[in-house]
Amino acid sequence: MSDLPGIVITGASGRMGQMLIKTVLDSDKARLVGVVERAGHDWVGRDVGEAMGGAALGVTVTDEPLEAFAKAQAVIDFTAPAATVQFAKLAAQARAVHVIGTTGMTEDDIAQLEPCARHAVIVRAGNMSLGVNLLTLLTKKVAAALDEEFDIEVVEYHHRHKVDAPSGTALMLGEAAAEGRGVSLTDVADRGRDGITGARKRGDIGFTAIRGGDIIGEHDVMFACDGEQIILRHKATDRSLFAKGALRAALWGQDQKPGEYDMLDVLGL
Ligand SMILES: NC(=O)C1=CN([C@@H]2O[C@H](COP(=O)(O)OP(=O)(O)OC[C@H]3O[C@@H](n4cnc5c(N)ncnc54)[C@H](OP(=O)(O)O)[C@@H]3O)[C@@H](O)[C@H]2O)C=CC1
Ligand SMILES: O=C(O)C1=N[C@H](C(=O)O)C[C@H](O)C1
Repeated sequence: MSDLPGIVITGASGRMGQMLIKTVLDSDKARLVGVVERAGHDWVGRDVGEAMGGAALGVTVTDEPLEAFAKAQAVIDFTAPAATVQFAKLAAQARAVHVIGTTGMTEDDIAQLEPCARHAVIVRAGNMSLGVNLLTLLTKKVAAALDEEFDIEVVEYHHRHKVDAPSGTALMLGEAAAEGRGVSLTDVADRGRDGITGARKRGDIGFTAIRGGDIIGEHDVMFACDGEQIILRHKATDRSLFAKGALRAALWGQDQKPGEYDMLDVLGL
């Protein structure tokens, strides 16, 4: 039996679930010890390698998360808010590191993570890439350097299947911009323009969500004033970027005390 950290992937059949499984299998720093799907899913009870259309891997898809988490050192979870809140409670019970990539969580969902983080490490980020996390720091810096003559707009572009808006990344960038300006994002966010909206309010941070085709994830932060615009941009061209970041977080979490962390902690930025 290898002593590499054992990883469980939830939402195994999803776009990120399958990418995460491949990433763990390709890694020489971790081993795949379980995969979870929801009860009634046709992958449950099948070998995950075969379910993904390849050779058997000796790991059976289960709909019993606690049983799977109990055998693991970390759970990597890119699913949906309701599922993630439940998984957090079970990961805490199993004392497994819980890496959360799920976006679209409400404040109430996030508040429910707090008691779980007293027992286990939680690493949560709306984007697990180095580039985006660096971009949050640049955004904060630029926002701090410019006054409200510059309107801040966050534009995000994603594939047609994405169910939440603004994206988790757009909200991270909006938070960074608000922090740079020394304001609360809740007070200045303008998240949905339609109809006779009136003129733009000075100091607002606007969000626009584009959905189409197979766009993996692109984000612009625009600072626009009369006569000039500055645009900071990140473009993801491969989902494996997020999976590699999540696995890095799962391994980093092995040496941390229980608590809530983000990718800036993991990356040391
Ligand atoms: N932080 C980051 O870096 C990134 C975050 N994401 C986020 O990850 C999440 C997943 O994205 P993606 O893989 O594209 O989405 P998919 O829809 O492809 O996959 C979601 C998976 O979660 C499962 N799931 C949903 N609800 C539940 C539930 N209640 N119980 C158990 N399983 C559930 C789905 O199962 P079923 O098919 O049966 O519904 C599916 O397998 C999104 O929130 C997305 O924004 C994505 C990329 C990067
Ligand atoms: O749903 C996606 O695909 C993505 N979601 C994350 C987000 O909401 O920001 C990260 C990435 O952009 C892909």
